[in-house]
Amino acid sequence: MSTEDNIAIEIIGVSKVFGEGATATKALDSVYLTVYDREFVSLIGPSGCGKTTLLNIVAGVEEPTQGRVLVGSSSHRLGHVSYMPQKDLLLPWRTALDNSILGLELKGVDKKTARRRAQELFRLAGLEGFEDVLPSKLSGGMRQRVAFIRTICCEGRAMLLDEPFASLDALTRVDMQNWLMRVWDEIKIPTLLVTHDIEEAIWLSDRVVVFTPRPGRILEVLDVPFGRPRTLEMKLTEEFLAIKREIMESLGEGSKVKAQVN
Ligand SMILES: Nc1ncnc2c1ncn2[C@@H]1O[C@H](COP(=O)(O)OP(=O)(O)OP(=O)(O)O)[C@@H](O)[C@H]1O
Repeated sequence: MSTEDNIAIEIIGVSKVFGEGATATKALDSVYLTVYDREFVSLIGPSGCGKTTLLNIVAGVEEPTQGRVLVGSSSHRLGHVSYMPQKDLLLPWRTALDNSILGLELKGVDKKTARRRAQELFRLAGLEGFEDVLPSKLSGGMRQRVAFIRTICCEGRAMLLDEPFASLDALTRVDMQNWLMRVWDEIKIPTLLVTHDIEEAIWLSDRVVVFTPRPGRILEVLDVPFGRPRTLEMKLTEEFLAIKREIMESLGEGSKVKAQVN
């Protein structure tokens, strides 16, 4: 991955300070990261180190205090990136299918075309037959899948996922990771995933980016040497466990950095 034309997201020296003076909070400090086409990258780091802030900046919802972000070589990000925030935010009065087409509708796509497009993804998501069901009648995993369909329906240049499985129980979570893996292998849209789950980060990603405590800086970027499709057995290999150990050690180092600063 060395040619410039396959860069999907370029984060160039991004810093972010919220507020001013004595009450200012520095959330991010000089972050540089490039995500390439067909690449899945996870961001992992202590709570409050600025991961969501970074996704908001990449999505164009927030502006950096310093630095800039390019998506497909353009600084216009809002509407060009598909973003799945932490909460699924499904509208309770809309059916699953109509929730999934919200982004398309906002883009001006007519309802019939939008529904047809989303329906194909319902099949891929194993949600066929649940199109007309209201969110309150869906399980947590199903709701996440609907939210995920809404995200990929937007057809952004890249996809941002903020802890999409955080609210799920451990078993559903593994099911959903499996599911995301299979769907992603079909679409291969460049993706940035925020997670607190080290195994999830390694198993889904081509690279894992480890952050320091706030203000978030990149501590380490690890390449995951496994090809795709991936299997659950990979999680038990020495190679996998070695990466896991390295990330755990990095996060421990991060805490030490924090202790020195405080
Ligand atoms: N709009 C805002 N105004 C003021 N401070 C903010 C704002 N948004 C975030 N912060 C602060 O910036 C820091 C980084 O927050 P952020 O939510 O990006 O961290 P995070 O790494 O995503 O945390 P978590 O892992 O707990 O979700 C935190 O100290 C947070 O309180």
